[in-house]
Amino acid sequence: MAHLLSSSVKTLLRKAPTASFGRTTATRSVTTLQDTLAAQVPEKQKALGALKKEHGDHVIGQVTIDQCIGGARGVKCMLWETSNLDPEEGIRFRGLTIPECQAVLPTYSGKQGDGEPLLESLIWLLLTSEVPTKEQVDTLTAELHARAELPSHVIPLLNSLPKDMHPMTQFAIGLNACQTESKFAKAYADGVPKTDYHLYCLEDILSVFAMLPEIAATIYRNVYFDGVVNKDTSLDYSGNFCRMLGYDNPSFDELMRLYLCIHTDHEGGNASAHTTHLVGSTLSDPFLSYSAGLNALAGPLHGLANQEVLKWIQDLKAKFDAEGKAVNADTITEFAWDTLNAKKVIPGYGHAVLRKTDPRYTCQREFGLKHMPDDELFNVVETIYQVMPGILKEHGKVANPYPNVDSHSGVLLWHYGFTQFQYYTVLFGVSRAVGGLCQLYWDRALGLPLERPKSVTPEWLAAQVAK
Ligand SMILES: CC(=O)SCCNC(=O)CCNC(=O)[C@H](O)C(C)(C)COP(=O)(O)OP(=O)(O)OC[C@H]1O[C@@H](n2cnc3c(N)ncnc32)[C@H](O)[C@@H]1OP(=O)(O)O
Ligand SMILES: O=C([O-])CC(=O)C(=O)O
Repeated sequence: MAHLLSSSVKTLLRKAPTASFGRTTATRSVTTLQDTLAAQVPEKQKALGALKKEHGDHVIGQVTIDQCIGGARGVKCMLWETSNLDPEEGIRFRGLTIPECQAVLPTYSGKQGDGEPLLESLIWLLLTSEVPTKEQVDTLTAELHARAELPSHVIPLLNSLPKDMHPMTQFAIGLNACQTESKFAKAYADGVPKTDYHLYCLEDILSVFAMLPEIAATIYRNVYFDGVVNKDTSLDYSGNFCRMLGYDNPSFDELMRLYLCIHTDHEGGNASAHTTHLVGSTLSDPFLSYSAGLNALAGPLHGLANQEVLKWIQDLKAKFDAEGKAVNADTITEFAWDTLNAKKVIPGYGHAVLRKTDPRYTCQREFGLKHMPDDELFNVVETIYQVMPGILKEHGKVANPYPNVDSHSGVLLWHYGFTQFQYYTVLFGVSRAVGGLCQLYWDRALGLPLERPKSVTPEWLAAQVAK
């Protein structure tokens, strides 16, 4: 049927970047992110416009009552181009799996495949769908460092917050307070034409990426330490962030690079990305949109689950230490059944879309096997992985008995002495900005409208069945 498509629509069928495409791009001359996007926007606007005009009435699905009541699982009704999630395979960022990203995206040393990808390279990939060169990534690192200064009222505001306020609450407040710098909000107030919105949106999203580490680090240093944040802008985004948090260990820098890359994006339907997209669709600026996304991430069924996993493991250890018993497959099984019988969830297990072990879990496990094979908590997580799928299958309710990303992230941080697990979701929040906001750029570039699905009443649903 492809011969029935117009040439504009056919451009959408072009394949996403592949690992080999990535290798060939390494010799490209330096082009800025802004120039790369400027060249892409007209072509993409034309292609999507043609798809809508020529095939807008093409049916792509139907909705059942189950889906309407059940959180819209599987309903295909959102455009998201930066990543796609397959239930069996897991995430692909612009068509690349995590191992492919690790193979082709620029690393800190600059040698391909030598270490974890730089977050800046993932920003470039998600925004442009191109695998950047190290030189391009370096220009982006410099640009982010240059944009990182917080407005003068933000640190005093963060310093004034109660130390026992949850770090995620502080994080959302801190980012909201930076909204005074929004160029998008100012441009809108000044009446710029809607065709230019994406230019100001790009300004804002780069500033949000740049400002988040200092907000996050200030919260960490305030709540748990002396409030002092030291920077090292000779490093990349993640390395500098580690110094701001107070960690100076090359192996921890690599963990942070991996952590920040894998948490960026998980297609559009997850609660934090969807919230960012929804709020952004009202033309709230990127600062406000992503603050809203952070509030969604702060829920225990979503990003906060990584804190809950560590708490679950600590409670497990405390119980069996007190009873003089070892933590092993038997005691973990007992504790898991106690949790399930108390009608609570096992944090870090299950997923709304995935039906296999999350590849983000797998790559963190591989990091652990390489860097901390004898670590006590790493081995507890290994044992949980051996027994939990069987327990959840026997329990019989869970659609996916396998671990998700949150099941592994905490113990890797813990290994390096980063034990303040109430804070962990803030790290997730630094990363998720990248997925949510790279897509928000394209939302504005493609002129996507206000999101406003139709709700229905229970009476209306019953009437459909009666018909
Ligand atoms: C970054 C992320 O957001 S990844 C997810 C992080 N969240 C967690 O790890 C929390 C634990 N997991 C869960 O609560 C769920 O698996 C979710 C929220 C992730 C997905 O929810 P759903 O798509 O509704 O899952 P599913 O269809 O399997 O749910 C069916 C039933 O199994 C239960 N269930 C699902 N996962 C679990 C679990 N890990 N432990 C116990 N019960 C579970 C659900 O609560 C539901 O029970 P109910 O029928 O009494 O309401
Ligand atoms: O996809 C989801 O619903 C949850 C998730 O794993 C994420 O947002 O990273």
